[in-house]
Amino acid sequence: MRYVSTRGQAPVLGFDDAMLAGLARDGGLYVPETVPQIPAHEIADLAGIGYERTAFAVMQPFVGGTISDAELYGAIERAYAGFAHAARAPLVQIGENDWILELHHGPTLAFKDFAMQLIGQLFELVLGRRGQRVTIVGATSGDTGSAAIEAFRGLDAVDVFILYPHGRVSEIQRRQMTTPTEANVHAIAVEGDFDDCQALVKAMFNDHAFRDEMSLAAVNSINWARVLAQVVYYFTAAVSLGAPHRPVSFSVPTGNFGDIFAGHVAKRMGLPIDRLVIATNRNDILHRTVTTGMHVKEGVQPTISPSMDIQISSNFERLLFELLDRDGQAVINLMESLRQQGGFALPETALARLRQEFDSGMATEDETRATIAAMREVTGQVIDPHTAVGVKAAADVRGNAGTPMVVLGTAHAAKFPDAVGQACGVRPVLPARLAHIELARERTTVVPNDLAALQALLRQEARR
Ligand SMILES: Cc1ncc(COP(=O)(O)O)c(C=O)c1O
Ligand SMILES: N[C@@H](CCOP(=O)(O)O)C(=O)O
Repeated sequence: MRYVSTRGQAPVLGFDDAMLAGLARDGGLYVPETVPQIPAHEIADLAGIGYERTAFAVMQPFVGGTISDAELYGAIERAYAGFAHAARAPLVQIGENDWILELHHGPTLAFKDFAMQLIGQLFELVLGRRGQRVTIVGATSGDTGSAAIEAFRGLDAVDVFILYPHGRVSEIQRRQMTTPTEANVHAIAVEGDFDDCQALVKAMFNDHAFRDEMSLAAVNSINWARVLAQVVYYFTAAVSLGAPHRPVSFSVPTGNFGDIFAGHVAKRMGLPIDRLVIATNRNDILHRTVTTGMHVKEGVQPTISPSMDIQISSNFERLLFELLDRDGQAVINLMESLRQQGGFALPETALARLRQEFDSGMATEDETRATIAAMREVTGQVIDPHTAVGVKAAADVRGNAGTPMVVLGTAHAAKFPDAVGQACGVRPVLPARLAHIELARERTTVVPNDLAALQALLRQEARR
C-alpha cells in the first residue's frame, strides 16, 4: 500500500515511512492511495474471533509489504495484552437499541490507547530494524499526551515532547503526563490553547531543517497509523450488533476529527454504517460546518470536556480531500483561506456529500451535565463529559430507531472527577493501577507560545 499527501506535493511513501513521517513534507496529511474493501462474507466471518484477530484482518491490507504478517500480529497482541477488559472494547446497552462502546480500558483510560499502544510497538519494530532514533513531538488537549507518554516511556530510540495548554486540562490528565520519571519524557505546558499547541507542532514539522536535524516524528492523529488503528473498533462493534446483515450508526465525540474519520474509513471499506454523528461541545466549528456549510473558526472556549476544546480540526483536511475528489490544489486553497481569513465556504457538492454521510449535534455545558445526570439516573452508568456530548448529539439526531446507535465512550469518568461529581453526585475514583499519580511529584516546563523558544528547548533536552 502506498500513501499520498492531501496536498499532492509530497513524496508518495510506504506504510512504515508514512508512519515515521507523520505530517507530509508539503504540510498535508497522508492517506492510502486506495481504500481496501472487505466483502460482506468476510465481515460476517469476523463475528466472535476476538479483538486482536479482527484488528489484524482490518489493518493488514493497509500495512502489508513493509511489515510482515507475523510482525504485525505480534505487535497487535502485545499492544492489547495490558487492557483491563477481555473484550478490549465492550459494548454496554443504554437503551432499547442504543449502546456505548467503552474505549477506556487501556492503560491511560481513553480511546487513544487503542492506537498509541500499537504504534508504540510498530515504532519500536521499524526503528530497531533501521537502527534509527526519533524525537516525537505531540500536541494534546489532555488524552493523546498521556497515551503517547505511556506508549513510549523508557524507549531508548525515542524522546517524547508533549505540548499541552497550560491550565486547560484536568488535574488527572496533567498528572498522567507530569509524573512519569523516565528521562526520555518531557511534558511542556504552553501558554496558549490546544490550537496553539497543534500549530507549534505543525510549524516544527514545516521547518524542514529543524525537522531533519531532530528526526521529528508525530503521534497525533496527523499520523495515518493512529487513524488506522481506530478503524478496528467500528468493525468489532458493528459486527457484534449484526453487521454485515444490518447497518449500525455511530455518534462520535469529536475534536480533531481523527476518531470519526476512522469511522468514515470503516464505511468505505464496506462496513454498513448508516449515519456518522459528529458530536461537539461549545467548540462547535464542525457542527456549524454541517449545518451551515461555513467552516469558520472562533476562539477556543474552555469546557468540562476539555479534550474536545479544539477549533482547528486536523483530520477534517483528510475528509476535505475526499469530498473534493482528491484535488490537492483545492485542499491547499481552502487551508490557505482557513489560515489567512479564518475560514471558508464548502463548495456545494462537497457539502452535499458531507451531509449524505454525516449528521451533527452540539452540547452546551448545561446539556453535558444534564446528560451525565440522566445517564446515571436512568441506566446507572457514570459517564465522562466527552461521552456525554456523544449521547446528547445521538439523541438529537436519532432517526430510524431500528438501526442500532453506538456512542463512542471515549474516556473513563475518573479522568474528570470534579465535573462528573458535580453533574451526577458520584465522584468517580481512579482504578487502583493509576492511584499513585495523585500524590506523585510532578515535572513540567512552562513555555510561552513561541516557536523559537520551543525549538531551543528541544535542542537542549533531546538525547541525540
Ligand atoms: C476523551 C476524548 N473524546 C473525544 C476526543 C475527540 O477525538 P478526535 O480528536 O479524534 O475527534 C478526544 C481527543 O481527541 C478525547 O480525548
Ligand atoms: N483530544 C486530543 C487532541 C489531539 O488529538 P489527536 O487525536 O490528533 O492526537 C487529546 O486529547 O490530546
